[in-house]
Amino acid sequence: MSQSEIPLVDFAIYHEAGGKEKLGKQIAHVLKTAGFMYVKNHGVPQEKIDAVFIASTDVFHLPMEVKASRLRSSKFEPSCGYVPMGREKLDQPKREEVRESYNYIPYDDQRLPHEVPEFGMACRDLFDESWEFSKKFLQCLAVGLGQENENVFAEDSHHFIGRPGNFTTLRIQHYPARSMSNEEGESLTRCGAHTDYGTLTVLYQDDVGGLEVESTPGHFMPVTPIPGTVVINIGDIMQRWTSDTLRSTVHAVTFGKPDRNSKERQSIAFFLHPDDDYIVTCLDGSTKYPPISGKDYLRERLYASFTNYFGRSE
Ligand SMILES: O=C(O)CCC(=O)C(=O)O
Ligand SMILES: [Fe+2]
Repeated sequence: MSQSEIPLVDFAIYHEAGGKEKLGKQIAHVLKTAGFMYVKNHGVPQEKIDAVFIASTDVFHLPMEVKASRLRSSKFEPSCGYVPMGREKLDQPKREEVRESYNYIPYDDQRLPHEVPEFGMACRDLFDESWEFSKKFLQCLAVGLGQENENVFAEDSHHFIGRPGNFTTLRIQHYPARSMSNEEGESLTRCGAHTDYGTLTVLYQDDVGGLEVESTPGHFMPVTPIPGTVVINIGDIMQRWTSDTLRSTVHAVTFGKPDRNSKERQSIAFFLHPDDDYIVTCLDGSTKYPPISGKDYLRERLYASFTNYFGRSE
C-alpha cells in the first residue's frame, strides 16, 4: 500500500444508474492495493450500531461468574458465547492480549446474557443490517472483478447465513483500560497482528482508536475512527478465492503510546463466512489453491489461533 491514508468509499451512488459498476471498480482497486477502506453512506442505521455498543457495555460489566457461565462452546461448532481474556492469541510471536469478546450468531440462544434482555435483539438487528450492506458490497465487488454472476460472493455462497450451515458471526470486543509500565507494555497487546479468515469483515469502532493496518511490510498505519463510516477488509478465504488478486491485509489493535494508559475501547466485527458446504475454488480457473469447503478452511484457521481450545493446546 503506497497511500498515506486509508481510502474512503462513498456508497451513496449504489442506487444510481451505473452505480454498481463505479463502486465495483473503486472497491476492487482498493482491495488489490490498500486492502482496507472506510465506507460512508453504507445504509446501516446508526441507532442499530449504538444499540449494540450500549447493550454490550452492560454485558461486559456483568460479574465474571455470570460471563463465565455463558462461555462459547469449546467444540468446533457455531456458538454464541463469551470468550474470556487470554483465550485467543493472534500475534506472532504470541503476546498476551488484553481483550474479552462475545460472539453472537442468530440461531443459538443457549448462552445469551439474559441479564441484559435487549442485547440479543440488538445483535440480531445489527447482524441482519450488516448482511444487507455486505450483500450490496459483494455484488459490486463481483461486478468490479468482471464476474458474470454478481451473486457469486453474496447469496450464492452465503445462502445459509444466520442459519445452521453458516458460521457468520457478529463479535463484540471489549478492550479494558490498563495502566502498565513500559516493560509490561512489551509483553501485552490488545489484538495481535493477524489477517481475518472469512469472506469480508465489516467493522464498527468507537472513537478511541488503536486499529492499525500493515501498509508495507513491518509498517503499520492507524485506522483513525471517522464518525458515520464502517471499516471494510477482506479475509483470507476471499484472497484464496481470487487467487491472491485481492489482498487480505494484516492488522492489529495496539495500546496508545507513549504512556500506554489507553482508554477502554469497544468494537463490533461482522465476520462473514461462506456456507459450510460451499466449495471455494479459484475463480480464474487456476489450480493455485485446491478447492476447499468453507467449514474445512475455517477449522484449519481456528485451530491455529485458539489456545487450549477445541481439545488442543499450543
Ligand atoms: O477491534 C478491532 O478494531 C479489530 C479487531 C480485529 O481485527 C479482529 O477481531 O479480527
Ligand atoms: Fe481482524
